[in-house]
Amino acid sequence: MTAEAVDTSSPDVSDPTAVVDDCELFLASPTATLVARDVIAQDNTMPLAEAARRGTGLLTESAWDLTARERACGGPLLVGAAPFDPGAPTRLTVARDIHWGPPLVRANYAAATAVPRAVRVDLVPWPARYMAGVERAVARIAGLSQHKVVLSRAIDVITAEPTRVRDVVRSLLSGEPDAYVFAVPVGTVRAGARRVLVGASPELVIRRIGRSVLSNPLAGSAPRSADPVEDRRRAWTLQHSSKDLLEHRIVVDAVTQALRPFCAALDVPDRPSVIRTSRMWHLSTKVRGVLADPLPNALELAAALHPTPAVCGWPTAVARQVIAESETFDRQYYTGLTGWMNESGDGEWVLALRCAELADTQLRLYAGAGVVSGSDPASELAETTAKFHTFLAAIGLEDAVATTSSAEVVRR
Ligand SMILES: C=C(O[C@H]1C=CC=C(C(=O)O)[C@@H]1O)C(=O)O
Repeated sequence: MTAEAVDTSSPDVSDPTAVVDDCELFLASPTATLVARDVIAQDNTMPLAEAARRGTGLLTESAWDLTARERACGGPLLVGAAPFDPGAPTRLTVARDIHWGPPLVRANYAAATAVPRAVRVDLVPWPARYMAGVERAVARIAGLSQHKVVLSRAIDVITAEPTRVRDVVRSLLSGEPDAYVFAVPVGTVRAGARRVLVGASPELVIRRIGRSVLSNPLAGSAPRSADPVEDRRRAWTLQHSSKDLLEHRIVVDAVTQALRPFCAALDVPDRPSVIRTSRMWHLSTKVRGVLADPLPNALELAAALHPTPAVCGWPTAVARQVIAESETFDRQYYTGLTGWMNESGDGEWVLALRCAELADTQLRLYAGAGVVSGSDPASELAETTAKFHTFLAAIGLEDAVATTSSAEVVRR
């Protein structure tokens, strides 16, 4: 038998960001770059737990259709997005044309200059109403030291011309050296235009490679300052803030509890470290584990963890109820998961944070903050404002939107 000669080089993708507008997943992580294109199969009906059970089966069924070259390049790959609500359908795609590359040199990318002009900006809800929601949540959990609720808000932007996903992705890459920069289609609007979730997430929910798992919960945050002395002071204060350490501990405990049944060994540092994005300081813990048999796949692990208290709260049922009562919009894919899984069950799923949904001339940006007993509504509002700035900067609207004012919101 003669072995088939296989060209194992990835398909020609010299700049992966060039194909972002028509791919099924773009994910630039600190360790690799992934572009997945060319749909073989799609399913938009299964909640996350069912998708996790059937995910590897979907891949195996699709594998027959692939050429040797496609297989050698990493296909087939399951990619997609799961919404915040784990009971709502997950959007899964099996893609055949896979490009894996090294981490992108982000200094090679520049902030987009030709960004479409905003013709309308709306804050959802008005800041005063957001703060009232925080106040009610604080009253609800007053004195309950293990309770937490993440409350979010949105900004709707209408632009004069459609926003190109690749421009936003390049801007995010240039501004966020360490983030998971992602773009994933989540549906279509009239005339077939794609709805795409685009963002620069700092948070890894799960990476499974063989028996090794890593989860990197973040919780407890402070906005960065342009003054380096003040910036360091804020990082120090965050690391010593009992409110933020509690908020963080709640998330780490929940992640540990969810992973423990799957692991033969689990390493959980006693104290968080502090990490930075361009706009925020975050408390961060890297939870590492070695999986026991039978090996769960990456989506099964993601389903066991989602939604963590980093995006929902604790206890989960109470937090979900407060979110449903307080938030004035449906989060859809914001605070959900996006990522990939291969036939062996390896994969990587990140939280959809610091993101927006783009559809033609419409954008909806999202940001949230963790509320615990004793949280101050004005500080939580300021935290969400700082988080919005990651994306506002990427679309050139940082100076144009007064995110905390309930007066005129577009400064022309
Ligand atoms: C909900 C968001 O952030 C979460 C992730 C990191 C830190 C958070 C915090 O400190 O509140 C949030 O839990 C968001 O960015 O919209």
